[in-house]
Parts: sequence; structure tokens; C-alpha cells
Amino acid sequence: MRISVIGCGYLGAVHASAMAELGHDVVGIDVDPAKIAALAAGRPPFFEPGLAEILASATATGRLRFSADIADAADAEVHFLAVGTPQAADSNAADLRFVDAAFEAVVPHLAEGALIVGKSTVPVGTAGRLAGRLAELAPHASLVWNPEFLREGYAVRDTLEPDRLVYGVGDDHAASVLDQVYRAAIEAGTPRIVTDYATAELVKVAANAFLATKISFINAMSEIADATGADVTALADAIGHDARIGRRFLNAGVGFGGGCLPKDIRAFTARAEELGRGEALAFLREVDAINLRQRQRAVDLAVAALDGSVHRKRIAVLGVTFKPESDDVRDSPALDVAVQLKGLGADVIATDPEGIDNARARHPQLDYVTSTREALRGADLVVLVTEWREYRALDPVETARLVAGRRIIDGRNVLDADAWRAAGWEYRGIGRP
Ligand SMILES: NC(=O)c1ccc[n+]([C@@H]2O[C@H](COP(=O)([O-])OP(=O)(O)OC[C@H]3O[C@@H](n4cnc5c(N)ncnc54)[C@H](O)[C@@H]3O)[C@@H](O)[C@H]2O)c1
Ligand SMILES: O=c1ccn([C@@H]2O[C@H](COP(=O)(O)OP(=O)(O)O[C@H]3O[C@H](CO)[C@@H](O)[C@H](O)[C@H]3O)[C@@H](O)[C@H]2O)c(=O)[nH]1
Repeated sequence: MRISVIGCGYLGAVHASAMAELGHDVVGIDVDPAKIAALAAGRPPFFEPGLAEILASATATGRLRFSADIADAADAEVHFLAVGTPQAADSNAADLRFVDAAFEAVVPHLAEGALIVGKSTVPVGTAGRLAGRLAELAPHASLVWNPEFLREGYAVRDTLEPDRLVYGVGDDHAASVLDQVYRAAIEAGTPRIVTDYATAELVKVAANAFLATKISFINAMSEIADATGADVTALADAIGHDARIGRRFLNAGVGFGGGCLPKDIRAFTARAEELGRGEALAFLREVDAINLRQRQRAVDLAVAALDGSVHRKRIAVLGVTFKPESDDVRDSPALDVAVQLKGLGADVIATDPEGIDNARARHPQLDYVTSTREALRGADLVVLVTEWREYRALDPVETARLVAGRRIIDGRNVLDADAWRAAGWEYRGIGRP
């Protein structure tokens, strides 16, 4: 099929490349000329495992093109909207300016029978509003909301082999067109839920609210574990054996960040308040508060490890991205911890395999080094805040030779506490004795 993907960020660039990989004829559109130039040259503008390969092969065949001119999307049968919906500058609500602008920009170019497919995460009610506007401006076209559930770090696989497909539709025709787009996944048995706009929009934010709640639940347990000498990782293993609970997303630590979970639970809360149902989601405020407290707890542990003051102490911060296998530093707990330590007067040396450029652009006041050894050399304290494989694999004996003081805070509970203590380290995890 002929497809356009409007917005080529973390979601859109992967979606465009994956659709071309499936054999569709795709044009990616973005307002950022630098991003378009990189993508058109077959270079991913961000780090995402597997993206470089499918981007290069699809651009080489000519099945995947990029343009900054929306008119180049005119002959597409299906237009995916994948622009950002960040938190508004002055409230918890989602900023829908980019969705509205992209929608208004594509409408004049819609061919007879064209389909607009919303992928961005939006407040419930947005699709209904846009469908009303489409009926006025281009009654020959229709709209579907098809939320995206990919995880950064696994984005290519999640797009090609999703857990489920959700279509919020206004008519049956739209669903059959989208079935052609996703034929490969449907034939492979991917569950497909066809529903109304509001339900589809809610499925997305409900899923993220549930995941965020699960993480904050275990982080709340980690606070109680710290107060009682219990071990939150053993607790998570034990409750996780109950299939109704499940072990995944029960890793206590510095908490969740990124361009999705934090802003999505806030936008969901704000939308519930607009609907006069703020109380129903009041618990999400607590989920957010617990999450932010985890960052403070890591900072407090650092201060305690250095006998009450980090001032002028050299602290190696391992990781700046919000999770491993991504260069994304949006609302990153790791970067937040580094910035807070710097604010307390520490000499922070931060390192990360992929995130340094993005981190430096946001927080130029920190010192960054690309080599882990260089970050560790002479450190009074090591703080592991993003669980990159390289950091999980650190050898306590070898690491001890590099540092000035054998103190480590494991902000992701991924190290073998016994092994580190045996090598003479003062080890502190989150909710671990
Ligand atoms: N990142 C993820 O893992 C992920 C997963 C699922 C859903 N989402 C949702 O997808 C949406 C996009 O997220 P993202 O992380 O890709 O954001 P992003 O900021 O990385 O990308 C958004 C892109 O849209 C472009 N853009 C803005 N206005 C435009 C316009 N009028 N026309 C064309 N392009 C325009 C921007 O230049 C940018 O490249 C959000 O709603 C997000 O919540 C993201
Ligand atoms: O047990 C856990 C699991 C995750 N995290 C943290 O939670 C954050 C989010 O992780 P993850 O959900 O894997 O990353 P995202 O790529 O942001 O993906 C989420 O947000 C996307 C955008 O909406 C959705 O599409 C995905 O389904 C949803 O998982 C990261 O900071 C993780 O470190 C924890 O602290 N403990």
C-alpha cells in the first residue's frame, strides 16, 4: 500500500521503516529538516537497535523516502499521524498542538477514500473531535485511532510483531484498510481489537497507567523494605510467581522516566479532571509522587554514603538515559539524579554508551566521558542509575582498582550485592538490606 508517516521521531521513524520492511511504499514526513536529511541518507537520527538495518535496506530499494513537504504525502492511501504529544509547559495536560497542526496540514492533500490513522498517544476525546472536523473538511476520507505500544530498545520488533493491534474506528471500511497494512501480523495471529474511538484512546493510557502503577507499587514496597531490613528483590520474585501478579515490571529502583509513562499518567489525570472524574484517577498522582521520590532516595543514599555531604566529592554516574538500549533522556531518572548531585556541589562525571549527546544538550553543566573506566577512575562514589549490560557486567575486584573509595549505589538493583561486598565495597541497593 502507499503509506505516509507524519512525524518521524522515536515512533514515526521506526514505524515508517517497519512499514517499508513489510513491502509497503512509504514516505516519512517531518517538519525537522535535519531529521529528514539524516533519514533520507539512511542514518537513524537516534539510537534504536535494529533501526539502522531496516532503514538502510528500505531507503536503498526506494520503497522508503523522506520529505519535509507534506504535499509529498498526497498520493498515500493511509496517513499515519506519529507526531509528539508532550506535557504542556504550564499544566499536566497533553499539548495537542502538533497533532492538530499535522492533521490540518494533511487534510488538503487527502485522496478519495484516504485514511488518517492516529498513532500518537492522545487524551480521550481527541479522535472524536478530529473525526468531526474531517467530516466537515474532507468527507471523502476517514479516521482511525490505532495506538502504539512499542517499547524503546525493542521498537523494531514490537512494531513488526506487536502483542496486539487496537483500532478505534468510526466505520467498518477503515478497519479493512488497516487490516491490509498489518496483514503480516494478523496472519501471524496477532490479536486485533476493533472498537470505538474513546475505548482505543483509553486502552493506550490505561496500559501505561497500569505499568506505571506496577513500578510505583514495587518502589513503595522498597521503602517499607528499607525501613524493615527486608529485601524487595526477593519480595518481587516471590509475589511475581503468582501468575495473577507476574514478575515483569516489578523492578524497584530509581523509577520510571522517558517520553511516555510520566507524561501519559499526568495527561490522563488532567483529562479525568476535565471530565469531572478527577477522583477516579487520584491514585495516579500518588504513583507519580512515589516515582519522583525514588530519585530523591538515590540522592539521599549518595549523601549518606559520603558521610553527610557530597560537596567536592567525585561521583561517577553510570547511565544518563531513562533505560538501556536507548539514547532517550526525556524525563530520565538517571540524569535527574546526576543533576541533583551536581546541584549539591559534587564533581559529577557521567557516562553512558549512547545518551551523552542528548544529555549534554539538556544539561551542559555536567562533565561527561565516553569511557566507563575514565568515569570510575578516582571516584569517591559510584552511582549506577541505568542498567546497561556493560554496567551490570562490571567486575567488583577490577573496579575497586580504579576508584578512590569503594562505595557503590545500585540504583537499579542489578548487581550481586554479596560479590561487591566480598570485594570490599560498601554496597547499597534500593530496598535491599
Ligand atoms: N517513543 C515511544 O516509545 C512511543 C511509543 C508509543 C507511543 N508514543 C507516542 O507517539 C507520539 C510520538 O512520540 P515520539 O517519542 O516519537 O516523539 P518525538 O518527539 O521523538 O517525535 C515527534 C516528531 O514529530 C515531528 N513533528 C512535530 N510536528 C510536526 C508536524 N506538524 N508535521 C510533521 N512532523 C511533525 C517532530 O519534529 C518530531 O520529529 C507521542 O504521542 C508518544 O506519546 C511514543
Ligand atoms: O520494572 C521496571 C520496569 C521499568 N522501569 C522503568 O520504567 C521506564 C519505562 O520503561 P519501558 O516501559 O520499558 O519503556 P518505554 O519505551 O517508555 O515504553 C513504555 O511507554 C511506551 C510509550 O507509550 C509504550 O508504548 C510502552 O508499551 C511502554 O512500556 C524506564 O525508565 C524503566 O527503567 C522500572 O523502573 N522498573
